[in-house]
Amino acid sequence: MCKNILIAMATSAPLVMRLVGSSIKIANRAGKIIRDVMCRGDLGIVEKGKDDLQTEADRSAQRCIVASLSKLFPNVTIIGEEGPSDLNVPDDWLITESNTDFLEKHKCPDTFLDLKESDVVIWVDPLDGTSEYTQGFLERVTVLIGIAVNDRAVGGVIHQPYYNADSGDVGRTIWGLKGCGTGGILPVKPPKDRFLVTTTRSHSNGIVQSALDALTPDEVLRVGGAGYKVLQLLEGKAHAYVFASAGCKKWDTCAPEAVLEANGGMLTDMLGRHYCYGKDVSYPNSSGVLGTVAGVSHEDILSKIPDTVKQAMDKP
Ligand SMILES: Nc1ncnc2c1ncn2[C@@H]1O[C@H](COP(=O)(O)O)[C@@H](O)[C@H]1OP(=O)(O)O
Ligand SMILES: [Mg+2]
Ligand SMILES: [Mg+2]
Ligand SMILES: [Mg+2]
Repeated sequence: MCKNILIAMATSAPLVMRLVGSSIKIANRAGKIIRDVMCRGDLGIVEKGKDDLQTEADRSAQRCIVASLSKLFPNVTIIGEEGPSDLNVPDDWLITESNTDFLEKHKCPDTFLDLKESDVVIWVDPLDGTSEYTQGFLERVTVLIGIAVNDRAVGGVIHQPYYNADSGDVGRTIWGLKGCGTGGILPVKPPKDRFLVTTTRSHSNGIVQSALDALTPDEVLRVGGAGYKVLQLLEGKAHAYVFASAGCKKWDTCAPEAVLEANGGMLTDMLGRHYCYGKDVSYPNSSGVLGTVAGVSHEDILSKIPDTVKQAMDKP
């Protein structure tokens, strides 16, 4: 398609399509920033709390994402994990283009045709899996940009900056939009003869373990990162993501929830309730995370979670 038509499409497409198309490009740029910080070698680690680190990569990737999104969409509410950022960024961190392949090949779902910027909240996790990043589990690091409308997670991107790290074509970006589908990945169904669960590597406790035990899985995968665990579901490596604890926050689950649900799965708290993602909600996902891939019954898994575990979850 000729360049002028592509530029026109990038500026005139419906808002939700421009949000997803721009987020794909911006997350890619943030991923490059994350790799560059690692290459330079000085991670600039700050301890925000117990088991809770921040690095220069988290800070810089957030500045790139928030500066780019707020310039393109000035009336959208943007909430980033690392708090208010200095938006005065180098020119090459300001991404103005959109992913034209996405805009060209996909039609805006009717439900979003009248969407206004003021209806949208974007939840940004500039680097999900910070502890894996500092410990060298780089494949598990993701950049998460989640788009919420009317309190619900409806779209988003999960960018994996170290996917295929040994190839010349490092990184991949998975997008999802409710009513439109997913892209950037060819989802694989999990095996029929085994039941596989993915959960936290570094934030476990007795309650987390009793939820896992009650499901009697054939195997438990313990890996860091909310984005990475949802990718494992889409790759057929696990049937369910089970984390019966507080710890994750809205920016950890908004994009993963939207991507998983755009693909026919479901992501809720441990009581089966969807989290709300409006601009005034509290950040913690205090009643845990339960994600299931398309074809796996969310209800069945919920029914096996003991009442003691459900009672231990805080109110959302
Ligand atoms: N107790 C916690 N403190 C801080 N962040 C947490 C905590 N539990 C979970 N998270 C966030 O949720 C993600 C998924 O959790 P887990 O790896 O335990 O499954 C983590 O990578 C981290 O995101 P982030 O790395 O962006 O700070
Ligand atoms: Mg963090
Ligand atoms: Mg996170
Ligand atoms: Mg983070």
